Amino acid sequence: MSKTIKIGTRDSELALWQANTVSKKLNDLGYKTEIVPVKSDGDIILDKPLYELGITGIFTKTLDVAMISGKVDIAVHSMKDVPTALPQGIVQAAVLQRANVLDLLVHKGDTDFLNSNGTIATGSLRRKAQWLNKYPTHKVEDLRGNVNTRMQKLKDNNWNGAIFAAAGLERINLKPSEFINLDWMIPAPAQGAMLVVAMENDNFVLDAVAQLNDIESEITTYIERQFLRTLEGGCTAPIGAIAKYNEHDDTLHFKGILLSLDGKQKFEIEKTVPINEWKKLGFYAAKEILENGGEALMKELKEQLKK
Ligand SMILES: NCc1[nH]cc(CCC(=O)O)c1CC(=O)O
Repeated sequence: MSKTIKIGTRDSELALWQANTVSKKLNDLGYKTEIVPVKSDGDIILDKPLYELGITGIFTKTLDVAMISGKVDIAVHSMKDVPTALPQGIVQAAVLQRANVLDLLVHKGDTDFLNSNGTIATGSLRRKAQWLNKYPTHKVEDLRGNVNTRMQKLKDNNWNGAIFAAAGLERINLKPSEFINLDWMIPAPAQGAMLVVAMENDNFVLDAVAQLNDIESEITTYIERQFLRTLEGGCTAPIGAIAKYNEHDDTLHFKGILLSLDGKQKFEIEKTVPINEWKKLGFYAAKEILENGGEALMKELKEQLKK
């Protein structure tokens, strides 16, 4: 127990909250820790929509490098920001118990626009496509930056609202009184989950961190990321997925969605299976979409998003 576990994190308030949470849990188990904040390119380049940066993993790459070069022992991420393929040598060490998975719309007190014309803001292709699918007459403006920056930009602009992950706002006490739970919107794969990654040969650290793993969160995020991985092949597309375990009948309920950028085309899938079928659920759900028109849409999306 002598080694101090160095915890790499982005330096946003949310990322630091998440790293501190992992740090405290490790301290409670008797491990010594040290937080090492690292700036990531995703935080520095604020003027371009995320998808124009053309790669997934822009938030996690800097921390991967810090870990491979030995500056940190583990990294704490919002799991939805982590590409489905981890770099060589880096492994998933723990998925912490998942928080609120939903997206929510923060508004300014007046929700009449939901029944007419409105403008909302989001930088996420997934949120934009689902919003336009439901509200085809609305406008969607681009909104980038960390949670605090985005909340400030909402105040500074005359948009009717902006979409956030509930988990992010709740963690840093930024959830305002004026919001609507978007329970119809399918969240990002692994939304609301925190992931700890480590080096695959670092047994001391892997044993320590494994004690933070929540098996139900590990399984549901595995299913959602398998769905994403089977559909995407490396590009950022409007894809949502949510798996839920039902303890009453020992089943898994899965919903997945793939849309065109303008939200006009939508492929949805919903499945309930016994728990012992978890391993391939995401794969089969994605295959079903691909075989029923999703493959052509994915090809189109790859062309549109290629930069
Ligand atoms: N893309 C940024 C990001 N990455 C993780 C969270 C919040 C925590 C989570 O969703 O797990 C957020 C903020 C948001 O989407 O509003």
